[in-house]
Amino acid sequence: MLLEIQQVSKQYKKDSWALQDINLQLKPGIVGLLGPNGAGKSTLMRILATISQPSNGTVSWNGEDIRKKPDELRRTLGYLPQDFGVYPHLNPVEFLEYVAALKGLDRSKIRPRILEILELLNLHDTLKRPIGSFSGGMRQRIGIAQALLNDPRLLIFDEPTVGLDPEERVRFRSLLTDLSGERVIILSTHIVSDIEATADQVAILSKGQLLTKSNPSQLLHNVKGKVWSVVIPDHDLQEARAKWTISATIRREDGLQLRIVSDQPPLPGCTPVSPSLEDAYLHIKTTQEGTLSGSIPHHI
Ligand SMILES: Nc1ncnc2c1ncn2[C@@H]1O[C@H](COP(=O)(O)OP(=O)(O)OP(=O)(O)O)[C@@H](O)[C@H]1O
Repeated sequence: MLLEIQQVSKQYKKDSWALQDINLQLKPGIVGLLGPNGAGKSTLMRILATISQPSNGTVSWNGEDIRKKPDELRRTLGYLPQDFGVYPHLNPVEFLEYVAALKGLDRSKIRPRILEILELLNLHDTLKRPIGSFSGGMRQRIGIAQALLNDPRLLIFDEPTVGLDPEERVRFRSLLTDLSGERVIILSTHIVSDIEATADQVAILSKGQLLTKSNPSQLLHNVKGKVWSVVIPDHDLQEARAKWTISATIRREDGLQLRIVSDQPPLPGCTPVSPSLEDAYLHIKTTQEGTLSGSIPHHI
């Protein structure tokens, strides 16, 4: 099972590239796609889900170009888009039956699968309620449920934890781990902790370009010895923000405790602390964003 993204670029408007020259090879496992708003995550997800087409480059699934043979991939794809919509008057079973029909799944076999997935997502108590009466988190779980209907080998989740409360979040993470194995799972988010707990690979996108693809322990290793804690007076915050990459600020009685990502000790009296994935992400973003070209992809 292999998803190959080769020199993929996407241009929505003249002189502006939402994606530039993305190259990625994804094997079974969970890859977290991390990046700030506007980095190009959803654009990439939509291309992989065959909803949109790249301006340049190719994507292949098990060696087949998905533009030429989209159905090969669609049969085995589960996709939760960022703007997932539901029919509010349908109950979960009716809605999932409707999605199953759109996916061309065998109607006679689908009911047990729907009930199994609703149980898995802790929605089994809501079978008769219209989805319109659901909380944001419950709706999001319906979105996750529809992505799982066809037991997909390629699962694409665009911001899946939006609207989930902390308990639902934890449940979703363990569901992801249960689902991993013989599947390629792509999880797009700008919340680092979402992927810290699940992903075995992390790809970082910024301004349409891939900054890195690595495993979390390598990312942590790269930032080892570069994260510091220091307490400063409240009024120095603005200056500190301008000078340093700050990954956390905590108000204390004696001032503000900052967590600073810096190759050198930023201030006298600072103490080294062990890095988190969030620190590693900020370090890569700040050190590499400055080197991004902002130009058109080089192969054009
Ligand atoms: N349909 C569109 N038409 C024009 N520009 C678009 C379109 N969709 C996205 N863009 C632009 O492409 C760039 C990448 O957007 P995209 O939505 O892929 O980023 P993202 O990383 O998913 O961000 P977010 O986390 O905010 O959803 C942005 O500059 C965005 O404004």
